[in-house]
Amino acid sequence: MKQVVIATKNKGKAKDFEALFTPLGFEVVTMFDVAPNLEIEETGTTFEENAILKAETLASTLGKIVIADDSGLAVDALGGEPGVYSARYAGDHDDGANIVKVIEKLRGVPDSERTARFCCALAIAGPNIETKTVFGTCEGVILHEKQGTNGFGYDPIFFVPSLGCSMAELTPDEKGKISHRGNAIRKLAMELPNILK
Ligand SMILES: O=c1[nH]c(=O)c2ncn([C@@H]3O[C@H](COP(=O)(O)OP(=O)(O)OP(=O)(O)O)[C@@H](O)[C@H]3O)c2[nH]1
Ligand SMILES: [Mg+2]
Repeated sequence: MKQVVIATKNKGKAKDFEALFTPLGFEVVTMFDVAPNLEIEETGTTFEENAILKAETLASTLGKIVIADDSGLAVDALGGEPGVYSARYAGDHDDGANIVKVIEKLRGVPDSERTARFCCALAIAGPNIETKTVFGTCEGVILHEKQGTNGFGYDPIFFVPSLGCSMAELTPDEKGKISHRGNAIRKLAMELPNILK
């Protein structure tokens, strides 16, 4: 099976990518497999900048084509927070604490003003190609408490109005059909067979 290298150490993202890439005929390989000790500091101020940083760093380390994902939650009533700081909003990769912080900050905000979106920038970089980025989003509403146990990050408090359930109540396949990550990959999919040989 052809392989696609993703510059991530997030197991939840890796699961999302497996659901998205397996039907396209690719096996997903992550930093846990190819560069477990490499730390890439996310110093960018936009999703695109961080995605490019991660993709280009791992691509030059491996000498291979790599895809990176920088993503997060933007809540309208919080002026777009947590945004690029989603993973480290209340504690470094502490999904439980991050969720509590968002719920606390939105205490008293009515449902009609709890709109939010997940954002995902994907960057593809490597030898002999020009780095390219695509962007995907998914619209939702922030719940008052957790609902569902699938997914990762903020999925349990992200209600998807079109499906009438939270992101954490979807299987990885169902999430991929509507998610920011799925929407971004669909923008790259046409070109992937030519790039990832
Ligand atoms: O509920 C969620 N469902 C999602 O589908 C999703 N996608 C992103 N996020 C949040 O945004 C951070 C990304 O930050 P991020 O792009 O820096 O990734 P990360 O640090 O977790 O891993 P890496 O890929 O950088 O190794 C994550 O940790 C999560 O908090 C999500 N939350
Ligand atoms: Mg990160």
